[in-house]
Amino acid sequence: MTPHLAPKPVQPPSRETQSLAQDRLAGLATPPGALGRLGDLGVWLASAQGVVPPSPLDNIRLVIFAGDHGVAAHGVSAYPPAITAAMVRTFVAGRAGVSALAAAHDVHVRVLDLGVDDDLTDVPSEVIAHKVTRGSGAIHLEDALTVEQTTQAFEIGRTVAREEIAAGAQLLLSGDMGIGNTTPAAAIIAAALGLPASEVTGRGTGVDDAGLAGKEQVIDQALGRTRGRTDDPMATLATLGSADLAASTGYLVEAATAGVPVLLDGLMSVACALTAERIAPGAVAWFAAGHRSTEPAQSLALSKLGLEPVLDLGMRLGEGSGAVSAVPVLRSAVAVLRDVAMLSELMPDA
Ligand SMILES: O=C(O)c1ccc[n+]([C@@H]2O[C@H](COP(=O)([O-])O)[C@@H](O)[C@H]2O)c1
Ligand SMILES: Cc1cc2nc[nH]c2cc1C
Repeated sequence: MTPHLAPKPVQPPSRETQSLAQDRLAGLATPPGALGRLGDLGVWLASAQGVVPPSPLDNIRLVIFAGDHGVAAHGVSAYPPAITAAMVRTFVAGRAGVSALAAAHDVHVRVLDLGVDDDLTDVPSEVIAHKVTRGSGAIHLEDALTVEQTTQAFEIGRTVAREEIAAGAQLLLSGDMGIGNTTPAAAIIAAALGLPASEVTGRGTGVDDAGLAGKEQVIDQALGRTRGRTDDPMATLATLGSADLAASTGYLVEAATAGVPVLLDGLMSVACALTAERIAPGAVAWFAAGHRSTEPAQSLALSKLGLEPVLDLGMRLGEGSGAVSAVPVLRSAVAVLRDVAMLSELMPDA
């Protein structure tokens, strides 16, 4: 049995506001095109907000979806699965890589355990309140989740997006934490794009050549095991994904449906964006790509979605760190559209 969800098209951001924002950009006291992609990002934010010039981004919220993955016990990562729970505790303590970046750029961070293989009884109860499973299945041997677990995790993601929007989010970011998660994320992208394991497999946390070869084999085996069952995006999440990836996908679908712009992160975030676009065609119009990760599958999925990343810093941390790093660029895009004089003001008689 596969979980089916009829694709629900998403309304695009306001075309009228987009055109007004383009007119404002063209009229600024700058040579046409001189602001490059900063101008395009400002126009995108204005149309997503439905207002010209766009409002300052004072309430930016990141949700980190955490979970463990059965494949992590099969040599696909350079690190042991116990790191996942340890990093959840580190996010709670505000000491992770993304914590430092988020504090620097005033981004609110929420971490949620969807499937960490640890009871995590020592973290605040709201972090573990949405646990669906203790570890998702090893995808080369078994399905990651049952149909019910997949739907449950997806719906949790949607609810979490609604909560963040109710808290005033003007921009949502999605992050991930989970040793082994680059394997299911790459597999999901391979299945969606019809690509072989050899094209999507990357080094993740830094596996050596033997590790890379083994990881490619695991992905190839997972794709072979599920062939014919990945035409449906929810079935892809159940067979090749995980609870954290299903929740992250629901979060992105809900953000787009509610008309709130999203800044994507690395491989996991973009694999979920690709899946969200399959579930809710048009969702991608609400997404911008924060950065290019070193993972080949992330670039392949970004190309398919037609997204050009804001930053390309060789980052591969995950956690939402690439998205948070791009936040100052988005704030710059808002500032130029808001605060630069119009050329007509400088030369009223021209
Ligand atoms: O965001 C990315 O593109 C990215 C690339 C490589 C690694 N990561 C992070 O590293 C972990 C997964 O790597 P791995 O090798 O265990 O599959 C997971 O916690 C991710 O957040 C993240
Ligand atoms: C230390 C560490 C931190 C991480 N953050 C995201 N993935 C990670 C993997 C490791 C190993």
